[in-house]
Amino acid sequence: MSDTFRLTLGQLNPTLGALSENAQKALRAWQEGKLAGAQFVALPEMFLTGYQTQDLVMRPAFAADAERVLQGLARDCADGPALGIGCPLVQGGKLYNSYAILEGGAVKARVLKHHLPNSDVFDEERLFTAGPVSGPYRIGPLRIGTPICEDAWYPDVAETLAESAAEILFVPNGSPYHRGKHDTRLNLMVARVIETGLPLIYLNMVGGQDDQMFDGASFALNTHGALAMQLPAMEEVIAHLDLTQTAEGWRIEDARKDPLPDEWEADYRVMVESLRDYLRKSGFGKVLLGLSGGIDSAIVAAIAADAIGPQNVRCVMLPSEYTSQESLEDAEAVARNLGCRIDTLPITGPRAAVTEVLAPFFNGTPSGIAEENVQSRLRGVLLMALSNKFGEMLLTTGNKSEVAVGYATIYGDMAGGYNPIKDLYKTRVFETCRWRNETHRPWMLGPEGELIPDRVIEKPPSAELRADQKDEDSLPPYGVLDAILEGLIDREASVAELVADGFDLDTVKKIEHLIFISEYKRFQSAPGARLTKRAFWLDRRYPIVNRWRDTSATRNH
Ligand SMILES: Nc1ncnc2c1ncn2[C@@H]1O[C@H](COP(=O)(O)OP(=O)(O)OC[C@H]2O[C@@H]([n+]3cccc(C(=O)O)c3)[C@H](O)[C@@H]2O)[C@@H](O)[C@H]1O
Ligand SMILES: Nc1ncnc2c1ncn2[C@@H]1O[C@H](COP(=O)(O)OP(=O)(O)OP(=O)(O)O)[C@@H](O)[C@H]1O
Ligand SMILES: NC(=O)CC[C@H](N)C(=O)O
Repeated sequence: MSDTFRLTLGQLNPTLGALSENAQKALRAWQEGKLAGAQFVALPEMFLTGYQTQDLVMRPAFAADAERVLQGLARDCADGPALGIGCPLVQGGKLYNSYAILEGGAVKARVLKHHLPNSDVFDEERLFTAGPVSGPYRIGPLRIGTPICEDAWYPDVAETLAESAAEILFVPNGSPYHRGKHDTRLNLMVARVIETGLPLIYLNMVGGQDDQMFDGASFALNTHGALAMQLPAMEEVIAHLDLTQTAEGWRIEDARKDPLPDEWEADYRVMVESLRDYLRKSGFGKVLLGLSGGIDSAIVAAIAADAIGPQNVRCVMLPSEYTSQESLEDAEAVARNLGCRIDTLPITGPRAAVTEVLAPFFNGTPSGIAEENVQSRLRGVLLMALSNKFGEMLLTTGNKSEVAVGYATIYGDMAGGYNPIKDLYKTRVFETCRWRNETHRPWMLGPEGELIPDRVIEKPPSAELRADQKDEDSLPPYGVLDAILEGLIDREASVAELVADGFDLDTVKKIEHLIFISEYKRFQSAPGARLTKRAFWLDRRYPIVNRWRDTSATRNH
């Protein structure tokens, strides 16, 4: 009779630092696996601590606490299936990223991560010691090899495990989303399957942590790369997988195959789930934002309504003498369509008071940016007063194009705790509004239908800080601006390359300059959902003081 093996996968959402809570969640998954007759219940990389821990994991007291909770968990799940869970390990004075196999009340095996990721958002060489390649471990009839996340991005660990008689590869991950990431993972894992001839199970974490979204979408591949299971993206799931021993080795029986979202849906959902988790994990149930009648605050309001429900989102219109009737109507319409409360707090009175106090100093000077920005800062003052009073976190609304060139007022419209669209270029904001108007999904807590009127999407963007102001007075049209930004930021292209692509030299140089001189603003800006491999935080770490400029298109040699 051939052997069979049931594996329960916990594609679950831990909270960083909530060690006991995460252990309890692991225990509930284990109980569910036990009831379903599993031999092994597995959780993702660093599930016990949450991920990414960054420097917190280097605190000796933190790693020791994680070990204490792990030992307690081992005792709690003594009687039943083995439990696999990612956690740190301190051994011989060194810190490892490890995967523990708990069985019979104790830690039965410990796999050490060998390849430490050290690019984009990862800094694991700073945090951990690279372990030697750990051998396979046996659970019941099955010898399992476990490359931990980055270990499976290279051939060597899987190859060594296959040579050490592993019969399947089980890969626990803490793999954060960026656009197109799932295809990258799938291609790499298919390569490991082809190279080793072993089936592979890829288990990813789910949930938001600061700017990163772990998007789940775990999957299983049989030999030759055939898909045996696909779990949904961005949802917590406990799934059971059955494996059968055949003459050709172990085979994963066909299991659920959930559809995955396209690029627009994935980005939108990341913005929604990141905000939802950021609020929940930091103890907020409500938000507020300044709703101007423009497109950026409209999409942020929609994301917030979808994340925590319209009844928990306060929209505030703060009109000045430059606010058009159209903006008042558009803000009203967006709030009404979403089902959110809208309050109106005119800033004309406070602005007159500030103007009067400054008059002895400003008299005789031309009116300009200083006067304009007072309006933006007064909005920040009033919104933060409401935030303090009612415990609503203030959302800030700058899109990636504005954040890139510093087109925002520091301590003004930049005030706020989280920015859902920080990594979304303005041209994508337009498309995302259209997409949301046409789409509704069960995970969206906001209503369906045309939430953002065409007029909001189509009018020329304006900060309305002076009469007849338009963004295009200061910046190139967003189509051109975003193409240049995508070159300079996302591709690290040189000025010469962009000019060779047909962009005007003076425009590219101006944008390059704006990016460099606004680094100080980004350093002081709120975090926001990461959608690309060049989001503004850990992906891109530039000096604040920087006098270098790219002369590749202007020098003679
Ligand atoms: N390197 C550096 N390190 C640290 N601080 C630095 C600095 N350089 C300037 N600063 C400081 O920053 C100040 C200049 O920055 P800031 O005060 O933001 O002013 P600024 O960047 O000059 O003006 C804000 C711009 O954002 C536009 N905008 C677009 C969209 C919306 C809104 C809105 O407000 O709703 C505004 C607005 O039209 C204007 O063009 C300087 O006065 C100085 O205090
Ligand atoms: N009249 C206003 N009432 C409420 N909030 C405002 C108002 N004007 C600006 N804000 C806030 O400041 C942010 C920056 O606004 P602004 O309109 O100046 O530029 P924007 O980038 O075009 O944004 P939007 O498309 O939302 O208008 C807005 O998204 C909004 O949160
Ligand atoms: N946690 C990890 O090792 C993740 C690294 C891997 N390159 C990923 O992003 O999926």
